Amino acid sequence: MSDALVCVRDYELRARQILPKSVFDYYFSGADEQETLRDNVAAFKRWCFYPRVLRDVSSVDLSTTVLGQRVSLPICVSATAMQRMAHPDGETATARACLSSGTGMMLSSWSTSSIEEVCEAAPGAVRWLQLYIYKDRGLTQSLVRRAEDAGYKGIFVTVDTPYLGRRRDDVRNRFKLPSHLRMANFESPDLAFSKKEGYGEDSGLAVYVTQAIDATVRWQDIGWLKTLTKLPVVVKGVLTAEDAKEALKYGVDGILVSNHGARQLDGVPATIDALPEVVAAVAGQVEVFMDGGVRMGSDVLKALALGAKAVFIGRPVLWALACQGEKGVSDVLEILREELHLALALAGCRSLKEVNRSLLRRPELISRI
Ligand SMILES: Cc1cc2nc3c(=O)[nH]c(=O)nc-3n(C[C@H](O)[C@H](O)[C@H](O)COP(=O)(O)O)c2cc1C
Ligand SMILES: CCCCCCC(=O)C(=O)O
Repeated sequence: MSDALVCVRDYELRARQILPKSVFDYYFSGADEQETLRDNVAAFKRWCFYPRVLRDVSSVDLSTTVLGQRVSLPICVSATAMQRMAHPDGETATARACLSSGTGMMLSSWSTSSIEEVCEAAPGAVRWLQLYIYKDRGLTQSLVRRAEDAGYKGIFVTVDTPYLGRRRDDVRNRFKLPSHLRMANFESPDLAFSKKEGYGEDSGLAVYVTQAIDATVRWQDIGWLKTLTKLPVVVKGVLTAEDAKEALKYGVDGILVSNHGARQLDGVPATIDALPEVVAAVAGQVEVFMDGGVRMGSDVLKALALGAKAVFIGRPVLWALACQGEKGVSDVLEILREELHLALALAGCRSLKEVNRSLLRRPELISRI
């Protein structure tokens, strides 16, 4: 059998063979029983296409804009921490691949390449910074300033992580950042394993998050963040119409429907299922994006049909980096581009403007009507 890498799943299987077990487990894991982890992928299959035919699809345009920036396809890269565990070039390889594919990259503030290194590696690329609100507001503000100075085009503030979700394999593996790597945007924190209050042990990451991240954060703090910068601010981690409406009240420029790759509260809906109610609540006032479980071009088409302006991918980039560094990430983006192009043509759409809700139905819901 050929060992060619032809789809995202091939990269995942290869990455599992290549990466040290504790690193693969950290990247792969969801929280607790991983119910939502499975559902993020499975939920896409519950939506069926109802394609149109005979529409001259000899030419298909995949380009769009994200927060005012032109991208050649509606698939951008989400923030994933510590990419140098997957490949020595880490986030700089991802940035170069995004630049050559004409798409945007969200850099985790817990990256192993700094805000400035990523800028130097791919000048001119569309980059956004993912931000947490730290107990230390001076630190939070300095990250925003550094992103502005380095030409980043927006801030994605993660709102689903007052504490880190419990990923059991990280506890079992006593996971920690390998000693030759550092959190490049900060003085390296001590990520040692710690004894938990009350029972057992906790991953060094979870302990660090508890120490550093401000669990008192409220919607007013998004208002504060908006006063710090003229860059667009997107809230990352909204799953309900109620929170989408709060976000609008505080003047956000976009909403990323996300459950953090199912790594925070287990038992929340798959993001593709949460997307329609957020899109309805937002009613076109700001751009809505989604991430979680996107593994194929047809998944992207489903998300766009349900109202996402673009999707973001997390783990597929880590698998690609592990397999082939920058080339791997470029190839995965090209595979997804080709799959999306074909899906659009087979659905009878010549551009993203022609994609709408009428393309999709839920057969099990229809049969009950
Ligand atoms: C290994 C890993 C690290 C992540 N690190 C961050 C992070 O630093 N900040 C953040 O906001 N989200 C983080 N996320 C969540 C992603 O930004 C994204 O929401 C998620 O991976 C999308 O799901 P997918 O992996 O199924 O594509 C991480 C996810 C993974 C898998
Ligand atoms: C000390 C850094 C904690 C990294 C956690 C990154 C993250 O969000 C994740 O899901 O993992």
